[in-house]
Amino acid sequence: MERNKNIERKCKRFSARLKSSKGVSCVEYPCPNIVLCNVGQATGFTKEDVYKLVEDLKTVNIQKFIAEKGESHSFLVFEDTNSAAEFYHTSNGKAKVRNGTTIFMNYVQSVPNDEITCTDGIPKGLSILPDFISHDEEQKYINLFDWTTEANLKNRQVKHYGYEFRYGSNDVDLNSPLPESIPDECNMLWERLKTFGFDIETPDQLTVNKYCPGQGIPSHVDRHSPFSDTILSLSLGSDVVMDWRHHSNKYVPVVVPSRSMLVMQNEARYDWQHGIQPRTWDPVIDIRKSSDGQTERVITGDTKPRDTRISLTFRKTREGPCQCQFKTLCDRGTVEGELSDDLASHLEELHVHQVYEQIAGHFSTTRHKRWPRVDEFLHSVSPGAVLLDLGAGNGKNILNRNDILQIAGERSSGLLLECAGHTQSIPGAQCVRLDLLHTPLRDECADAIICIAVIHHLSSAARRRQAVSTISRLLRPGGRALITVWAKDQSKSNYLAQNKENHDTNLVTMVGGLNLPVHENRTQFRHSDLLVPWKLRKVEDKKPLKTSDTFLRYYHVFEEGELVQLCEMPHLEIESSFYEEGNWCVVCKKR
Ligand SMILES: O=C(O)CCC(=O)C(=O)O
Ligand SMILES: [Fe+2]
Repeated sequence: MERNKNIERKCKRFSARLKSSKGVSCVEYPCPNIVLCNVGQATGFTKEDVYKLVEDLKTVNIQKFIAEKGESHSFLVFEDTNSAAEFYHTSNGKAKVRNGTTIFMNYVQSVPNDEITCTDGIPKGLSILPDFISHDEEQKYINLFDWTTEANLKNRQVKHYGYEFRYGSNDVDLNSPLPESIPDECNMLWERLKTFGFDIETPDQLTVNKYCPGQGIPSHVDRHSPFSDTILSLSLGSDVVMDWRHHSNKYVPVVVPSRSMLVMQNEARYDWQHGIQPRTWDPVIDIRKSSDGQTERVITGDTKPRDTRISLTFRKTREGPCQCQFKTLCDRGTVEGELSDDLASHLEELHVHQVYEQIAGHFSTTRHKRWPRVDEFLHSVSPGAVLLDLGAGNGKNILNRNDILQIAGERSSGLLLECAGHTQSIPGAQCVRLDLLHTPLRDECADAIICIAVIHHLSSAARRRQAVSTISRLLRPGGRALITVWAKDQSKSNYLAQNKENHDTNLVTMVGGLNLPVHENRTQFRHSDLLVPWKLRKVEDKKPLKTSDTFLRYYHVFEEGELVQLCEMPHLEIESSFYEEGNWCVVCKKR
């Protein structure tokens, strides 16, 4: 009796907490819906755990389990009140989950709607031909490839035939065909496609992807210029949900069944991105008709486990430029003029922030020395001053001085960790996570600021100007700043390798149709906006590099005088400008 009272008290407390912090209304009378108050997605509680709980309750039928992201409560919908009541009486305050937690529950009036309705139509030019091959044929194709080697991409294993697909530039080198062309066993596929009305150019490049459950492929468009109009994907081993996204924000999740042939042409080929989320399961997708007769895809709360999936992506390499009508994702021409803020921040997210997160550890091992003029500036800061290092990286510019307050601000969490390690023994040094364009710091809080090798990662003049204006805002009147950026002219630096030619030729296409050249490291810059490769070497590992270890960082390299011009602002007085080690530098003072 005492025990039941305790349970009741606990449930009441949970009920009040759920009401006040989550708006969930528990009720005192039995109904088909139950909230599990203390287990949910955030506590690692899964659908399998639910089924374990009700395994022995023969008359209990669950309709749905709903666990919202990040929540430590979850919901159960039973077929009827009797089922719910039986579960409640046998399990409330008694049943335990894997980690020993006792579950407490309450009835609830309603549960959150966990269905998502997608009203956008399937991309034009996308065809999925189910049962394109038989089970026997599927097995033969699976056996055609030897998968004894280990995964060679971060998220999956790949093999190439005809031409190697180069992941750095997302293209092929037509001058270096592979010794193995597409296996002859695939020829019957083109014949069979004819019977479905697809008379296509015979593919000459094949990428075989093997995805274990939990693996996927990031959203992308297969580049226009290296490959022609039709791309095929034959699925083996497992169904999967492929997500299709259009730049107008349309989103369509599509089930791609095993043994199907997917044909991508027209809009689907050129104007949509496709990808597969790295998950061990896929949502069950219902296709329904809405009240006005439109087809809708409903992502239900139900899921289905994935098996290992192998896909054969067939492409035909292109001769001549892409002639498509779909400019946004086309890499045929370049975008001229200033980037929009959206596009610029998207570019920086992909080619600055995400890259630094991936390379932080290795990058930090290559950054120790302070440049002489930076050192000189830092030593000139008076005792008692507040010094901000904006974009501090691994903190190499934080001095071992205990007579000033040094604040290292860095956006990359990986670098911030390196920075925290480096500065922990320095009294008066603090690390904070911040974005140069969104600093939460008060106006005029700093006596001195350094911003070393940061502004060249901003991809529009407006954003670079905004960065300098932030520096001006943060300086107190009379305070000084040192700003440095990479110079386009590297002739007076140690950067250039002797006799190395520049081949900045591989254009990488970004979302929005922007083309950027990939720089050949250690050569003179020929472009102002470009992608600079970073070859990631894990410190402990001396294995040869793979193309997947190359990350591309965006840079805007500065012409002579460009930084001075950028710093010409009403409240800034330029004290000096100079060139050091391949960088343009400005020292300015707040008026
Ligand atoms: O696995 C698939 O079906 C798609 C693969 C893909 O999109 C690609 O390799 O470009
Ligand atoms: Fe693709």
